[in-house]
Amino acid sequence: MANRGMLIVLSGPSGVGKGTVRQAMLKDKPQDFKYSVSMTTRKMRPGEVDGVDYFFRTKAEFESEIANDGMLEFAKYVDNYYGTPLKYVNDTLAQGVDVFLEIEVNGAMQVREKCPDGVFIFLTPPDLMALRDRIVKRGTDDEATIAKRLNKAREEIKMMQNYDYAVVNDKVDLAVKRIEKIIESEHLRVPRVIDNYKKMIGAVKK
Ligand SMILES: Nc1ncnc2c1ncn2[C@@H]1O[C@H](COP(=O)(O)OP(=O)(O)OP(=O)(O)O)[C@@H](O)[C@H]1O
Ligand SMILES: Nc1nc2c(ncn2[C@@H]2O[C@H](COP(=O)(O)O)[C@@H](O)[C@H]2O)c(=O)[nH]1
Repeated sequence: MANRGMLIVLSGPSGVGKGTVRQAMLKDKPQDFKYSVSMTTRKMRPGEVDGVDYFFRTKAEFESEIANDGMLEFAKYVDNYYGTPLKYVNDTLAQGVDVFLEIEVNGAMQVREKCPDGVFIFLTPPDLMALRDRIVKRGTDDEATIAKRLNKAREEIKMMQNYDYAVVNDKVDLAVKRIEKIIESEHLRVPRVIDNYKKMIGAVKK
């Protein structure tokens, strides 16, 4: 049986660069982990693809998934639901493959409760002006939404204390290297390694 994969959770304010960093990591080392595509009720942005960027669903469809225990976690963020489908995460971890979640802070805390052995990383902007600049330049949100997202960002940054690591995204390539180092070290943590040896020893005994 394969060793169980590791759950990696990346949070951080909207626009800090989570998606950009994750895509750069996958480009660098495509075999290292699988990205868990989230479900959302928000409108599709130009260029986004259903099933790749998100599973875009109606509110009723999303609520039915919740009622059927289909979500690992979910949260409301700026008037929409966002959540992680449970089955993909479970199946992928069981195959021994690491899974990468890119989710906001309330959802991350639900995952922390359910999967305390996950690795929780908070991506921070160099400062709030840089964050605003990135959201504006991305060009996906109107002024009102940008204001809501920046307000949320202040609350979210306070939640950093609940994470294992804080990584500043000043430059994408540097942030990528920092996160890759964290993941590499986490794989070497004794409790994780011991778990795998226990399985090996158990298998020999039989
Ligand atoms: N280190 C960086 N320096 C400058 N710009 C950056 C950096 N990282 C990302 N960006 C830019 O910031 C914008 C927001 O990035 P991205 O969409 O990856 O953020 P996000 O955290 O995934 O946002 P959301 O949570 O809203 O999905 C993009 O236009 C991206 O190119
Ligand atoms: N709790 C969850 N949060 C999620 C999930 N997928 C994305 N997100 C976060 O929502 C905000 C807004 O995203 P946007 O695509 O509308 O800009 C951002 O912080 C995402 O990280 C999820 O499955 N669960």
